[in-house]
Amino acid sequence: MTYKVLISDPLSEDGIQPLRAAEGIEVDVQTDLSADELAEKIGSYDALLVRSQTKVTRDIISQAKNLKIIGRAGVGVDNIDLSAATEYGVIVVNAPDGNTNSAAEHTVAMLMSLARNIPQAFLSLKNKKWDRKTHVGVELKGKTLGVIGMGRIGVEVAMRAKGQRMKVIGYDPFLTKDRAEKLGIDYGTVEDVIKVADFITVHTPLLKETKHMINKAAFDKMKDGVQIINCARGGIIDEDALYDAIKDGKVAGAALDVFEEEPATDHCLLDLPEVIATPHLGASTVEAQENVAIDVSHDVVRYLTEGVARNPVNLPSVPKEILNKIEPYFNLSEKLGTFLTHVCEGVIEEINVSYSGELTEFEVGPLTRNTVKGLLKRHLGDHVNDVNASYLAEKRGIEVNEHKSSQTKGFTNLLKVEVKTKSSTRTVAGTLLNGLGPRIVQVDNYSVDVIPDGHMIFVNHTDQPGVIGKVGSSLAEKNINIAAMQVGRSDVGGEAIMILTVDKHVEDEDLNLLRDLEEIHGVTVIEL
Ligand SMILES: NC(=O)C1=CN([C@@H]2O[C@H](COP(=O)(O)OP(=O)(O)OC[C@H]3O[C@@H](n4cnc5c(N)ncnc54)[C@H](O)[C@@H]3O)[C@@H](O)[C@H]2O)C=CC1
Ligand SMILES: O=C(O)C(=O)COP(=O)(O)O
Repeated sequence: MTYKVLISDPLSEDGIQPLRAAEGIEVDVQTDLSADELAEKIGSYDALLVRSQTKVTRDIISQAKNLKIIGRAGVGVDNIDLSAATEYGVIVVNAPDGNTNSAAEHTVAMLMSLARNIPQAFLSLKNKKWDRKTHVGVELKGKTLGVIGMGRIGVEVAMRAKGQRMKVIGYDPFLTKDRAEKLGIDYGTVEDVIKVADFITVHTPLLKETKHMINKAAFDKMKDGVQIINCARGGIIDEDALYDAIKDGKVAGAALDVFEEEPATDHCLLDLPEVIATPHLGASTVEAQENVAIDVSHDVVRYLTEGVARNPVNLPSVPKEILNKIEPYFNLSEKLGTFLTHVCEGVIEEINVSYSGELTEFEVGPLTRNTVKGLLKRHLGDHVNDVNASYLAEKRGIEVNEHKSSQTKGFTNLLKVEVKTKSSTRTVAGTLLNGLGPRIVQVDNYSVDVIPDGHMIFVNHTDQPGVIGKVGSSLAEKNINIAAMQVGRSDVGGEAIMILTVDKHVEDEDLNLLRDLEEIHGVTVIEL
C-alpha cells in the first residue's frame, strides 16, 4: 500500500526528509496550485501538508475522498476548516513548537524597528535622502510592553522585552498571578493591559473571541501615542479601526506582519508612514522551517502507518506513553462496539463505556472514540473513524458517557460497553488476557469466554438437554462448520445464550432452520 502526500506550500526540503525516507509514502510537491486545481487533484491524496497560504476549505475537504490527515507546518490553523475536517474524519495536526523562537525574535525586531523608525529611515536613505530629523525614535527602556496572549510566543516576547529593560504586563485567560510573578511581569485584565501599555503586542490565535478584540473601543482606552504590533494573525486587530486611530493621532505607529487578507500588497494601512510591515515572515527562518517540517512530517508518517498523531488539533492529544499503554485495547474496544450493533434492537440513544482495573489509570478517550466508531461503522460505513465518531454520534443525538469503576470482577482490566435504545439495554464486556489476547467475557448478564473475531452466530434459547445437539445438526444441514462454541445461562433450565464461531460467512436465511426450533428465541449473525 502506497500513501500519497501532497505538499501545497513551500516547505523546507531538509525538513521533509522523514516523509521522503518513509517506506510506502510518495511525496508530491506542487506549490502553485489554484483553489480549483487543488480541489480537482486532492481526491487522490491521503495527506496534505500546508503552511498558511493554502486555504483548506470545506469545498476542498469534501472532495478529498482519500484524505486522512492535514499537516500544518506551523501553529495557526485558521486557514483550515477544522469543522469540515472533523466531519469528514480527517485529522489535522500542526507543529506548535518549531517556530516559537523565530516568531518571538521577529516580534522583537518589529518592536525595535517601530521604536526607532528603522524601515522608514532606510527607505528614505535608499531614496538618497540624509534625513536625521524625521526619524527620531523613542527608547524602549522604562516603557511598558503589553502582551495579549501569554502562550509560547507571548512568553518568549515578554522575556526578551525584559532584556530591553522594559516593564511587561501580560493578559491571558490562563495566566495566573503565580506564573506572572515567576516570569517577573505584571498581570491584569485585557483592559488593564491596554490602558497602561506604551507598546501593545498580540499573540493569541485568531478565534471567534479574538477576532477584532483590538477595535475602536479598545483604541479609545489606550494611551495617546501607543504603538501596536501584530505578528500573530490578521483580524485580531480591526484594521479599519487601526487606520482611523493612526489618522486621529491616537496610535503613533504600528508594525504588522499579518493581515486580514493575504497577500496584502495593496492595503491602505501600507500607505501610512506610521505603519511598518513584513509579508508574514514571523516563521520564515531556516531553523523554524526545518523544525516545523520535521515535526509535521513525523506526525504524518506516524498517523498514516500507525494511526497515532502527536500534535492533533481536532482531537484531544494523548501523551505517547499513555497511547502505548492503551493501544493494545484499540482492537477490543472497536470489536465490542461492533458486536453490540448486531445484537441491539432499535435506535441507539445512549452509549456507556466503563473501564475498570489498570485501565482506570489512563486517559481512555481514544478507546471510547474507538468503541463509538465500532458502533456506528456498520450502519454509517467506512468513513467513520476515531476523528469523526464522537461528532457523528452527537449529530444523531446519541449520548456518549465514559465511566471509570474500581470493580474489576476478577480481571486485571475490563472494558464494558452498554447500549441503550428505546426498547432495550444491551451490554458486552471484554478484557485482554495475558498472552492470549482479547476476549469477550460477558454478554448482558451471562459470563462467556469468546475470541472477538470472525463469523459468529448469537443464539438466545432455553437451557434444556438436547438444544446444543439440535443447533449443531441444523447448521450441519447448511454445511456450516462450528469452530468454537460458548454457552452462558442464568439458571439451570432458564434463559441461556450460545455464541458460535463458524468457519465462513453465514447468510441470514441459512439460519431459518435454527429459528424453527421451539427452544430457540433469537438468532443473529455477527461479523467481527
Ligand atoms: N507571524 C507568524 O509567522 C506566526 C504567527 N503565529 C501566530 O501566533 C499565535 C500564537 O502562537 P503560540 O504562542 O505558539 O500559541 P499558544 O497557543 O502557545 O498561545 C496562544 C495564547 O493565546 C491565549 N489566548 C486565547 N484567547 C485569548 C484571549 N481572548 N485573550 C488573551 N489571550 C488569549 C491562549 O490562552 C494561549 O495561551 C498563533 O495562533 C499563530 O496565529 C505563530 C507562529 C508564526
Ligand atoms: O505558524 C504560524 O501560525 C504562522 O503564521 C507561520 O505561517 P507560515 O507557515 O510562515 O505561512
